[in-house]
Amino acid sequence: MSRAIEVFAPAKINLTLHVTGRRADGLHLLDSLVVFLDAGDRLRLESAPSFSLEVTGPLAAGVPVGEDNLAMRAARLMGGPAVAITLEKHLPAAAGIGGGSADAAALLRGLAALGGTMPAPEALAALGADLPVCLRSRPARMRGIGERLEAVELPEAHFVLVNPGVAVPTAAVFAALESRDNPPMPEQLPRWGDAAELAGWLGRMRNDLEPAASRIAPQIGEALDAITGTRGCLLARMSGSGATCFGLYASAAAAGEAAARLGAERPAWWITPAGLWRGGERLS
Ligand SMILES: C[C@](O)(CO)[C@H](O)COP(=O)(O)OP(=O)(O)OC[C@H]1O[C@@H](n2ccc(N)nc2=O)[C@H](O)[C@@H]1O
Ligand SMILES: Nc1ncnc2c1ncn2[C@@H]1O[C@H](COP(=O)(O)OP(=O)(O)OP(=O)(O)O)[C@@H](O)[C@H]1O
Repeated sequence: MSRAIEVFAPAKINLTLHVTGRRADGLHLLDSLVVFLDAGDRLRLESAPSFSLEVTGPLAAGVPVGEDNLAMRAARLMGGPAVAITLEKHLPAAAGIGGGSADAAALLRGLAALGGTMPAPEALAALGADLPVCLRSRPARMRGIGERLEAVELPEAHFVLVNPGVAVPTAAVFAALESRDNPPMPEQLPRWGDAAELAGWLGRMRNDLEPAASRIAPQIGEALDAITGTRGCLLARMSGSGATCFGLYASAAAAGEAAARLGAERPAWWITPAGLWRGGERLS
């Protein structure tokens, strides 16, 4: 019997991203508060004699269509059951919001639901530092190089994602860092009562990659200024290694209004409102 599953690959954003050191192998130690949004890519997996990949959707241009695609690499790593993969891209690539890692993680969740065996964590590391957190797709504090995860409770919060149309390679941003030994977040994270409290606390935290990424892509500064100027914006910050920036809002209405305003001002930018991703896949 042919089986099919649809899996969602939610966008990842780093509400904070502290770079706290560097390992002997050159990878950076992080302390990051990571959340997932209800904006994302969609994968359809359908039983087939062998693995294949088709990339569709509004942001498919430039995404690798062969063995280099992280979804395909994840499928090869897992080994089976074989499926025809249709990857519908809605998230920009090389944008600091998970992209490829989110797709790979969604592929693994889908194949597991179809009877596949999840590879060991050490094997998964080859798919990227963001893979473990994307596999959970739940709010988390992420430490080490991305492998140490703790669940975090978040209040209701709403976001606008803004990508000013420039791809920023992650490795180039890490390489351009001026300081690699910065303070972590406090050992004990607070319990935030609402979005305003969360934003107040986040304002005292950092994304340590933001200065380096902004030197590489000055459009990041423009995006942050534009977000900061929207009504109801509680915080504006870059996610991951950029160039996508996010605004934090207390309500879906405020985020929706800000996204509409920004879209009218900047028609060439990729802009979307989003809420927190609460999980749930669809089996068919
Ligand atoms: C910046 C973050 O997005 C924060 O969530 C991640 O740390 C990056 O995760 P990712 O995109 O899955 O990155 P990877 O594909 O593993 O790494 C890309 C490159 O970024 C650098 N890199 C990445 C993660 C890390 N902890 N230290 C690093 O120095 C390395 O040069 C690496 O070759
Ligand atoms: N499924 C995929 N979607 C997007 N890019 C992919 C995918 N598979 C491989 N890539 C390649 O990975 C590169 C990095 O893209 P990705 O969207 O993972 O961004 P990122 O900025 O590294 O994300 P983050 O740092 O937040 O994890 C792209 O330039 C692209 O060539």
